[in-house]
Amino acid sequence: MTDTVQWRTAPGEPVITVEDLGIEFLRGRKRKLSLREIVFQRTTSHDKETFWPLRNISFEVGRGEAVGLVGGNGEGKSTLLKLIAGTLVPDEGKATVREGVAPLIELTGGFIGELSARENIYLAAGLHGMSEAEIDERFDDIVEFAGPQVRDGIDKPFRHFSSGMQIRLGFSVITCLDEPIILVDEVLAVGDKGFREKCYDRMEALLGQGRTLFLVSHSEGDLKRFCTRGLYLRGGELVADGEIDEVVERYNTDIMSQG
Ligand SMILES: Nc1ncnc2c1ncn2[C@@H]1O[C@H](COP(=O)(O)OP(=O)(O)OP(=O)(O)O)[C@@H](O)[C@H]1O
Repeated sequence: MTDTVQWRTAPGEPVITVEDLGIEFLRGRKRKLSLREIVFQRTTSHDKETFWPLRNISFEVGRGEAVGLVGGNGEGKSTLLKLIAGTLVPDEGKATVREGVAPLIELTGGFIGELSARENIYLAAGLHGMSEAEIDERFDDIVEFAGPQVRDGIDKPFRHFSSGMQIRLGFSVITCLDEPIILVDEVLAVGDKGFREKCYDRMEALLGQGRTLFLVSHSEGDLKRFCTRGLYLRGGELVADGEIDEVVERYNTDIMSQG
């Protein structure tokens, strides 16, 4: 894998600065509306009920840091990654991201189901600033890394891919980009063992190039293998920011006591 990353920041300058970040979501309806409510009362108090999955979140990430994001289900990890990737806009505070971001947040990698895998590769890489000639050059590597099932289905609509094939293609494309920041949300769990090993090697190579990694995972092994620093989200707040082993231990203690 060649190192073609182009940096905008100077060494030592933070690549991400998050200041008092918060986002408010509409809570889903708690129950089905009755026919009477639908007919006579078009909006109900349930429609406007909101909550803050994240609030008052502040931290900085330096170039080349590998950060593991931990927290129980629904504690805002994916939401934070989306705020960093810029696919969600905060209601309070801000996230300043000084380098390009390659996100693999949704299982489908943001790919379009109706387009073929081939078309999605050109679209995704093009959106990250690669020219057609550059994509042509990397195309075979991307497909080879994704594996034979993906290669055989390269001209099939992406929506016909199994979830494992989708993740293979998504991970391959995202990690072939030249973006200095990589966001990976719980995708390693989906691939089979052989593919996971390839992903681990690739992540090690990316970190070796000095890229910055944000990893969301419920696997303690993966977090400790790749990350040196941990951020722990609970109840909408950042309750711990420190050395990965300590943060994971604190998280484990909390979840064991909650049951
Ligand atoms: N677009 C949305 N509108 C309303 N609520 C949302 C939206 N997206 C997420 N949520 C809610 O926000 C909260 C945080 O969700 P998020 O997906 O960030 O959690 P998570 O920590 O990544 O969870 P998991 O570990 O289960 O993947 C959850 O309560 C979720 O149901």
